[in-house]
Amino acid sequence: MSDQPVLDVRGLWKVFGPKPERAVGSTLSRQELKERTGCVAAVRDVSFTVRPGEVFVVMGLSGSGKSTLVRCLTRLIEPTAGEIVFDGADIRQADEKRLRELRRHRLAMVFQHFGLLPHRCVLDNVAFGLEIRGSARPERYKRAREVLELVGLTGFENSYPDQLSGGMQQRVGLARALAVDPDLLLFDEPFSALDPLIRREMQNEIIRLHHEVGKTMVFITHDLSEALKLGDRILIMRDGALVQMGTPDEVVGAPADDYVRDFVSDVPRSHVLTLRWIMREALPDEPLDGPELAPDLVIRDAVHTVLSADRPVRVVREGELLGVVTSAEILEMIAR
Ligand SMILES: Nc1ncnc2c1ncn2[C@@H]1O[C@H](COP(=O)(O)OP(=O)(O)OP(=O)(O)O)[C@@H](O)[C@H]1O
Repeated sequence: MSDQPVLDVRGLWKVFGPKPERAVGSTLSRQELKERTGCVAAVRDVSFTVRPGEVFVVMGLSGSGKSTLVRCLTRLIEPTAGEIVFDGADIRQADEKRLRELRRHRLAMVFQHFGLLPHRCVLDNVAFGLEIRGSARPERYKRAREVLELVGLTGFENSYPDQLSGGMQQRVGLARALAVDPDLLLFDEPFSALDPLIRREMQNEIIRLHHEVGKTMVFITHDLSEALKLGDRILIMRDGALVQMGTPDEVVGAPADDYVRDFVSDVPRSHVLTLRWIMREALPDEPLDGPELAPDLVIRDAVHTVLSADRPVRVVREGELLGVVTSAEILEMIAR
């Protein structure tokens, strides 16, 4: 994996209202700013990088600025200040031609409302992005069939969107985004309109597709369990600002403030935290020939090994002993 980020967002602001640029840099709360200037700071001074191949989740309650943020990335909404560096250049500086090129070839978006064309069949919906890009018909149908197979919709090529369930329509939306083979896939609450079972199925689908095609993804959600399930890293927003950014276990194990603590309070810690969080130094007289596990193993998946071992389990990374875990640490975690 290259270290060069796919996306590097620096000091991004989006202010709605009169003379929005005057609100940039303001330290007033969103409420105060609104009262004094009539402006809403939907996104305030947000910076983050997205690494190649990662699923980067942006999470926050309704109104925290997630949708505005993701729409700023492709300039569906014009940011008020900041930089969005993609492929070595600032998207904010891109002219119309370059922006069109980026949107058609490099970035693809999946929305909550699928945005399918009702009078076109599934195959033509999926091929649509390739069509506006100017691909010849045989080529775009070939590619559309490939991605339909990838999302499990082979056999539905000639159906129309209104003949499909919500979950299947979202698969079409996903296939359409994948068809153009983008460098970055952006998801804005894609599963919010789906019922819980279908939603879970689609989350698993994203995980599977991510393994198969390895795309870099930015995924917006208000649902913590979805964020923890999908995210390699999670950015948590409140009132337009970044509150915490970290891996799922960092967010659950070390919440940055009460807002995040509140969010994660119901999460079963042993399902998210890894051995790194409970390991301790070996005592001088402890035997060090027990089983070996990796520090990134989720505690839940280590329970059996640790509880059935008659000696401390060694936590080892690349041959280096980082610590040990015994039944005591496991039981304490579970009891909490
Ligand atoms: N066009 C607009 N004009 C004025 N204010 C806006 C506009 N769009 C969004 N806002 C405000 O910006 C803030 C952030 O909205 P945004 O939709 O980005 O939040 P969100 O986290 O995506 O919430 P939701 O999940 O409900 O869409 C909100 O206070 C919203 O009212």
